[in-house]
Amino acid sequence: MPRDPLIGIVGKPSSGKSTTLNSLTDADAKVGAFPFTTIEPNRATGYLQVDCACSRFGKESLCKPNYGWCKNGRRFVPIMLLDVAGLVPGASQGLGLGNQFLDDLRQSDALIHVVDVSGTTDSNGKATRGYDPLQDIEWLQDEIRLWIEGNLHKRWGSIVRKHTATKASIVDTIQLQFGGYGAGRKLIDEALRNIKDLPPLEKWDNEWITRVVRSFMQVKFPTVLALNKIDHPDADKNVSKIMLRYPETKTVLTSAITEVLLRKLAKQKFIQYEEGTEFVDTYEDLGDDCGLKPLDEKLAQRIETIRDLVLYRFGSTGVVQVLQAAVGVLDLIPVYTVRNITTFTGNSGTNVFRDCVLLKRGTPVGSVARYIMGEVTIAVIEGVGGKRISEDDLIDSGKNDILSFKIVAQSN
Ligand SMILES: Nc1nc2c(ncn2[C@@H]2O[C@H](COP(=O)(O)OP(=O)(O)OP(=O)(O)O)[C@@H](O)[C@H]2O)c(=O)[nH]1
Repeated sequence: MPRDPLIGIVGKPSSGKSTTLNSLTDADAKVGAFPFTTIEPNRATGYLQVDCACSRFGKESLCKPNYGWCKNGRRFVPIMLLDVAGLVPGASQGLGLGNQFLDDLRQSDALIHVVDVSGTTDSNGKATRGYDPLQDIEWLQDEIRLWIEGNLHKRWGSIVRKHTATKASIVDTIQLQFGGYGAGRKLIDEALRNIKDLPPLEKWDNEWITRVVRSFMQVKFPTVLALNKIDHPDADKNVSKIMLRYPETKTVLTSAITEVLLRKLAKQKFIQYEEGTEFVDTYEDLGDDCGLKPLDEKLAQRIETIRDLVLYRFGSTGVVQVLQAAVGVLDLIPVYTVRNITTFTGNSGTNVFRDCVLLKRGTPVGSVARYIMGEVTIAVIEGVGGKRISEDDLIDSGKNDILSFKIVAQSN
């Protein structure tokens, strides 16, 4: 049974990891508790914004999720985030917090790498000017790779001997080695298939091992770059450099500090702010009955600067989008399970689409049932319009993503 997705936030000290995490997890008072089994100090619930199924049927006013919330058809789905602290150059050799970060890392399904593009902090997070953040992307990937490679090299002789003696397949042998990183057979098979002309395992030299590890990292730790501190004047040139160097990597421009400030001002009723957008309104914009407090001159100037430097230039602070991008690289989509496929309600009451889970596009509908309910015998699966759906049908956005399961009752 797959577990709930977990997004790891990585980056050097002072790149803005905590600020990014805070800006994503500062939940609304309406939010219900989320049933994650273990809540650890470095984990927090973020909220992914999606278009809710209720908006497809004009049922926005009846939508009341069990977890997260829905506002005018825009749903905020809880998702677990993990602050992976302690990644510094040399961490795989024990520097900084040493290998502690690696345990966090292995639990992550995708990574958000927060990169300080202002160039005002060096690779260890110390204040400087004109630092080239391209280096951070390189050393961070290298640290992860060296950690995995180091573990392989330690045992390589016996790995090859056993592989040859048991005539095992490469996938089986590598799965035995990479299983500890939380990688299943399918994922390892994909990583190996992505490598051209892969020779038999006993012929792998250091270069081939590096290639295998790189390919494994791409599927096990798909990464989104959060190019943070875009509000800084030196950010522009660094952003262009990174985008040119990594055209294939998903990048999102962020100003986490601006998001934290806007959410705080909204809570204090100084502004109206729609998270993830460029729209900020003040008392001066909306007039007497808006319920906002008037701004003093200093605060008004601050909002103007935020609009000019971040919101109007980049369209948003980017943090909402960075979470969407991380979920996007995992190809997760929201799937809604309902009791009543005609009204979309749960057991009782009139509220619709109470339950929503994030699952990989292309998951068979039968696996969705088992993911939610455990090992059960399914009598019937229905989709929109009461249409019968087979266990082998696959979920996709807008297709087989609203489901009702009828279970065979257990005897005794
Ligand atoms: N200008 C600017 N500063 C930011 C931004 N995000 C974070 N900062 C500042 O950068 C500094 C470091 O931010 P943190 O969020 O503590 O960084 P961190 O990566 O969690 O650092 P460690 O806890 O040391 O690992 C703080 O002074 C933040 O206020 C941003 O978007 N723009």
